[in-house]
Amino acid sequence: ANLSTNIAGLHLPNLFFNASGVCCQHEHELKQLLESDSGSLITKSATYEMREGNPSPRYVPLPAIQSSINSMGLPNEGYEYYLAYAKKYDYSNPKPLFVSLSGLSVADNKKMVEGFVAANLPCVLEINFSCPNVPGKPQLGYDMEAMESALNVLAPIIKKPFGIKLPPYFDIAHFDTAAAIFNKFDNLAYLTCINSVGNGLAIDFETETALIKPKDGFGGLGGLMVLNTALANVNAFYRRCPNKKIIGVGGVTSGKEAFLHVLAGASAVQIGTQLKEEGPKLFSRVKKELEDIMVAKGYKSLEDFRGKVKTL
Ligand SMILES: O=C(O)c1[nH]c(=O)[nH]c(=O)c1Cl
Repeated sequence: ANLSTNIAGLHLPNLFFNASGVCCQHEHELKQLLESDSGSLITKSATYEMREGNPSPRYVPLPAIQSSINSMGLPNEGYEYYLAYAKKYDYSNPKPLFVSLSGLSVADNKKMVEGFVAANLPCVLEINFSCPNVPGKPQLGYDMEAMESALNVLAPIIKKPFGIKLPPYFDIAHFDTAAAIFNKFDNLAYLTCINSVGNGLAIDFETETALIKPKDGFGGLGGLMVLNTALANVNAFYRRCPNKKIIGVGGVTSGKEAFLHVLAGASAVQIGTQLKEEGPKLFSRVKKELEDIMVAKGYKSLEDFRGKVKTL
């Protein structure tokens, strides 16, 4: 079974890679991804300046439901660290490099994008419109006008194919409005759906206390509990944006959920919570699981079933 795929004009030997934020803030973590069976890798969302992020505990797994809650607060080494990494990356490696940028303002995103464009590197830029955990900063992904004006600034500067990381939407009218905006930008080559489901609250039954420290315990939800919201967002934009690819993320713990993401329309699949809990060896497991599913169902490539979810 062939698990290869193409995003933004680049070939991925297999469709799996990390969700931005997991196993990708420091070079030694990115090296682990390079040595793993992933098909690609993406860096932790960068801000213009280095950030410590929110106080801990700021990530807590919810093992009973194979999920997690986080309010990391965009800890990262600052965009110049990731620009330096992208400059020395060996692009003869079969794994293409994706770089995530999450400026705290459009001006910051513009400065970071200009830095990468000036370096003229083969890596793919992904603009994070959906971080739910910076206190006092409403996320761009839920402000349609702000999202469009940010794309009007950034798309022409980037010129090459790029992607955006989106929050989950829960209203058909929002799918329609957002897709109409995205379809205005030809070099917006792909959409990554979904970021964590924002501002959930996990409470410990025994101690009667919130599990994470920042924001009174409010944080982004990830893992199996968001699978069906993720599948809906992948399929909603797959149907509405025929000229764009969709990267599916949310709830992938095994080959089975990856299969469902491709059925919903995903061209690639990212893994966050399960990768955080299991480590990069996960990629060889889920690859094998998806291959076995495809053999059992008689599919030879992802194209044989991508987007082919049936309706009643
Ligand atoms: O708190 C974070 O760093 C964070 N956490 C998330 O769940 N999604 C994001 O995009 C980011 Cl930037």
